[in-house]
Amino acid sequence: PRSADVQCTCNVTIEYLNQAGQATKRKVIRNATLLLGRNELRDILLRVDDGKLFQNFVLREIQLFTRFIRDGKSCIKIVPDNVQILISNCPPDKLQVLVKTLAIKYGADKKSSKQASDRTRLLSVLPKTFDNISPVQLHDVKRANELRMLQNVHTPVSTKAPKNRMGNACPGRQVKRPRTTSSENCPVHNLPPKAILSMPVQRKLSKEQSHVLRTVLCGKNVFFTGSAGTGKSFLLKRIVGALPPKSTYTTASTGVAACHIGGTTLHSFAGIGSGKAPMQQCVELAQRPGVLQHWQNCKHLIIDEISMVNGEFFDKLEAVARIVRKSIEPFGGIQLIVCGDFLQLPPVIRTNEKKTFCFQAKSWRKCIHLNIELTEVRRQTDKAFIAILQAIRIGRCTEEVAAQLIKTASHKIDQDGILATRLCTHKDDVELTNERRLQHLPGKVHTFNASDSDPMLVQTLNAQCPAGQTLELKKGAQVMLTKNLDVQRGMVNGARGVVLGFESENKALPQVRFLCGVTETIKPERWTIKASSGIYLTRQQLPLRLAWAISIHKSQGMSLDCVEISLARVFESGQAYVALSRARSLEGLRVMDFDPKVVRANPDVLQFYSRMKRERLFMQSSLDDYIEI
Ligand SMILES: Nc1ncnc2c1ncn2[C@@H]1O[C@H](COP(=O)(O)OP(=O)(O)OP(=O)(O)O)[C@@H](O)[C@H]1O
Ligand SMILES: [Mg+2]
Repeated sequence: PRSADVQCTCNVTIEYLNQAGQATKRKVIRNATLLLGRNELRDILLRVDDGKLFQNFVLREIQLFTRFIRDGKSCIKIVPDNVQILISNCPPDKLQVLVKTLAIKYGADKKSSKQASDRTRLLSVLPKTFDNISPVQLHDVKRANELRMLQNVHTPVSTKAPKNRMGNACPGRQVKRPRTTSSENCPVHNLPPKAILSMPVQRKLSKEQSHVLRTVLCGKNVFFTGSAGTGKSFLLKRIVGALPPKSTYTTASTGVAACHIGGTTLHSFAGIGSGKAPMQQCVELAQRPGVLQHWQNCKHLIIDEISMVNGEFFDKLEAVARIVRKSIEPFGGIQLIVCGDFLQLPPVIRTNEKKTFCFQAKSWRKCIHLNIELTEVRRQTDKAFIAILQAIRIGRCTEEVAAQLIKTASHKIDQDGILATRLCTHKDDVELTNERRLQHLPGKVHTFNASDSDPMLVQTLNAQCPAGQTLELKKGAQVMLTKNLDVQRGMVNGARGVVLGFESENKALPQVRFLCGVTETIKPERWTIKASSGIYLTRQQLPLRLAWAISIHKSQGMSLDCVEISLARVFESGQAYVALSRARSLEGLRVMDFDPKVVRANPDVLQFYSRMKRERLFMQSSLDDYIEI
């Protein structure tokens, strides 16, 4: 990161503690700026600036609490001064850079010859200075990790969290440097190994993605759209990381889509059920304790997969927002950041219900300031395949396109015992296929039960977590990863593999060979989801699911390595496009029974998109005229 990045704006509470660890004095600063620097003796400094005055803290011996960085919270305890600095409501990506920089620089400084001795400090007559800390270099990371390894052998890890003024443990776990103690007191085999330190690697946003991020950070209400795989959800995650967490609510139309971006469903945020009740009743529902808080705290509402949100529901939300927030502004003044592709799946409705898209909602135009289209497809790289998908998206299936897709029926995409995943139009087909295929495999069933933080809320977890409560596997089972484990090595959400066997130790974890060539023992992972009441639920389970088949509706938003599609029972416009666009390449795709008739784009949506394009061109040309004048 550039040094400008090692700073963030957040709420800060400075607590001065007594010997018993209780706060005797507290100072709360809202919208403080935190900045890392170095003084004239090369000590690391943390500057807390409230806009008028600043205070520098020397970080010579600290404990760092990092568990809730994704929630924008952290805590730095300055041991010799008995002071702790509690950070909250910080944009998570910024906080991560600040905390990691601090952890690495601090780790690398330890016992460094460059560190001033106590004598030098006492005798120093140098004027006091503050220089912004320099970006983390590879050698800092290396040195910090070498010292960490040494400590792994010599020191225990304290798991005690610091106490705040209420005597409650701070929201964090100590993960960084404990003070040195005698190795006799701490048998090496009891020590949890310390994680290797590294700087977060963020993949670069494209020019058009950066433009959207900037527009969002300017406070505009934005709808951004684009074909499947243009990185809409990827960008949404970055937007979430750049906004203050206390007032940002991340949602999506379906549980699966919500999980991709680490949020909840729009319905559970809103708390008005299906929204079909009369207005007064919806308002009462939204004013229930727990729900009202969301509506009042929310300043930025993020919605992914907007194509599946019903327009009438959107209008209801808009009206409820105004009433509950006592505001006459559209959506009660909440900034909307909405994305999706209306040419993918439409809202799921009951029979007799009217289907309306969100862009047909009465309040859509006054709520959305800007429509932006992402045009660069990132999921696929093959230009010919991208062109086929673009044609399918708008319902144009020429003979040539049809011929190309029919040809895929003979594709041999099964490799190394990894079979293609079948995308099904109907849910019952999926369950039946997976159950039957597993049953037919010889060998012992290995059952893995999830460990949930609240077993009473299993249904919520099942609905929002990509990992099921029980997972049954056998040797030879076709599986798919449900979490990004290592993006660099191709171990990403949707990566396909086959179970080679099980470890012989007591947990008998599965060994999986993936299409990307990696073979790995898969260990349980943890998912944290926010329930509608605002509490956090966690599930620990293997990040795997059976992958002989999945439904097209559940596949929306995913990227898949090898897919087989049967489109005979397609029942929605956009459904064939969603299925086909999951594949990363034409070689990884097999369409069993392609019939151009199943390719349908909704005419209203097509009209909406062409109007959007016209308006953009009009705006562009008037801008060009203006520049010429
Ligand atoms: N700037 C980027 N750098 C690297 N990879 C990217 C970038 N943007 C997107 N990707 C990758 O492209 C793929 C598709 O992205 P993503 O799933 O966000 O697309 P999407 O527009 O949400 O698609 P869908 O409409 O199907 O939900 C993902 O594997 C994602 O990691
Ligand atoms: Mg997406």
